[in-house]
Amino acid sequence: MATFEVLGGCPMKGEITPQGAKNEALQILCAVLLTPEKVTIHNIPDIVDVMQLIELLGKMGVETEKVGEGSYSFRAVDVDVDYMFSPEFSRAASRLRGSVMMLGPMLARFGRAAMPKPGGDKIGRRRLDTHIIGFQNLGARYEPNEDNSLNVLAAPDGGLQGGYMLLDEASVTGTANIVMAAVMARGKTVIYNAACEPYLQQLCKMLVRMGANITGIASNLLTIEGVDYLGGTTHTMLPDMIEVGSFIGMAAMTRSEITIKDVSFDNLGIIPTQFNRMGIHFEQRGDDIYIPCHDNYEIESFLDGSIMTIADAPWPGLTPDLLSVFLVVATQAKGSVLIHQKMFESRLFFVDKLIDMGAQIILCDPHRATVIGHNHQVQLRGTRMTSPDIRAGVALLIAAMSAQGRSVIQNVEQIDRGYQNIDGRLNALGANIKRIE
Ligand SMILES: CC(=O)N[C@H]1[C@@H](OP(=O)(O)OP(=O)(O)OC[C@H]2O[C@@H](n3ccc(=O)[nH]c3=O)[C@H](O)[C@@H]2O)O[C@H](CO)[C@@H](O)[C@@H]1O
Ligand SMILES: C=C(OP(=O)(O)O)C(=O)O
Repeated sequence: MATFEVLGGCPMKGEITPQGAKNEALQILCAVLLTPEKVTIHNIPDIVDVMQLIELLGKMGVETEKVGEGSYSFRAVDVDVDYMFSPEFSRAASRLRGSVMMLGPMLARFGRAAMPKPGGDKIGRRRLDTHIIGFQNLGARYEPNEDNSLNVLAAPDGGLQGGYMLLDEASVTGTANIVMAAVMARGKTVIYNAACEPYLQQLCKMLVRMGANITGIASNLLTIEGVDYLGGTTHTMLPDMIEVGSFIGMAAMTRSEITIKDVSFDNLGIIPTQFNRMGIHFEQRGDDIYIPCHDNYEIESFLDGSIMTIADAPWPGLTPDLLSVFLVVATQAKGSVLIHQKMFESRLFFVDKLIDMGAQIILCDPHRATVIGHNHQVQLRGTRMTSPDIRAGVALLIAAMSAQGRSVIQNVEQIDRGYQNIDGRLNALGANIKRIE
């Protein structure tokens, strides 16, 4: 088990560049299965989940070649469809969530596909209904195996057929999966209540460059006219907005002065405003964000004077992946906030550790926590903890970096799933994080 030893109280100074976006990479990599032609992708983050997906593509017969730092070329000429039905595939695919998005392209191009229950963060129920019902709306047959351990899908004779669908929820991976299935279906597909985060916009734009016909990109109403064939392309991943948000929170809480380079500000949506409402202010300098040292920051109240709520919502609402960061940052703010994690029911339990460290938090129920900030009057105390998921892991790292004394964070494999060389990059700015096992 990998472990970090963190010495708190070391403010950072300097510049940091966000990695390519994890959740975009997972969609884009699955899309290479849609064409036998070469697809070259730049700004691929070197993180565990993404590398596992590239390895999985290789095992399926996709030729993969590293062509530069963070750049790979792919050619899906001889794809071994049967491999998807093997126990070896199941073992590898169930290690990450993103593998689920192989279903759509495989169904579109080869007419059949299989997937075990995907992995990813254990943060509550993560059902696949939206994906499967979407495929069924395109005429696919859904045949789970006897013990329900494998989701098997088959296209009808003549291939998938476009249709209208209103998604039961704006699932991110579900929308990506259905879009990738529909681009080569016969006729027109209309997807209403589609997720529309920048990652999905990036996927759709890439598919259009490959020859797909998609309108409504960036909205929740996508219209797709099926085409017979998609060709190769080149694509560059956006910077990871969750990393950008994590660095903003980290800087404020540790009283650091940092510049986050090339953030693609226009694609950050409501994230900057939400930090502003926490009393964290920064300057946009071109496409960089400069965060001055914050002696303190005060959470705004709502206009009627009531306590602010920070809640997640489908894009363009606030991503759930940053709520753990907002929560930990609030522990040293002036004022109080209610953190409401609406989407996932097991993502707030890490607050026990923050309470052990001296934070004032009331876990109201699995979805809601009230945080009463210390306004830096009381420092958190270093402690020993375990990272339960990627984002809680980073929240604990932020807590440890701001705390008095030494902390130990175990299971940092969870953090490594989503953050590239996080210890090395933060140490370069003055943090004190040692990887000890
Ligand atoms: C690999 C990847 O891209 N993972 C992201 C993706 O996961 P993923 O695509 O798995 O998440 P979904 O968008 O399907 O749903 C997430 C959860 O939110 C609930 N839900 C979803 C939509 C909705 O309108 N209402 C609602 O309550 C779902 O029931 C589910 O419990 O999107 C999540 C939501 O942004 C992020 O946390 C994950 O980091
Ligand atoms: C929940 C996340 O990832 P995944 O969907 O891959 O588990 C995340 O990135 O915060």
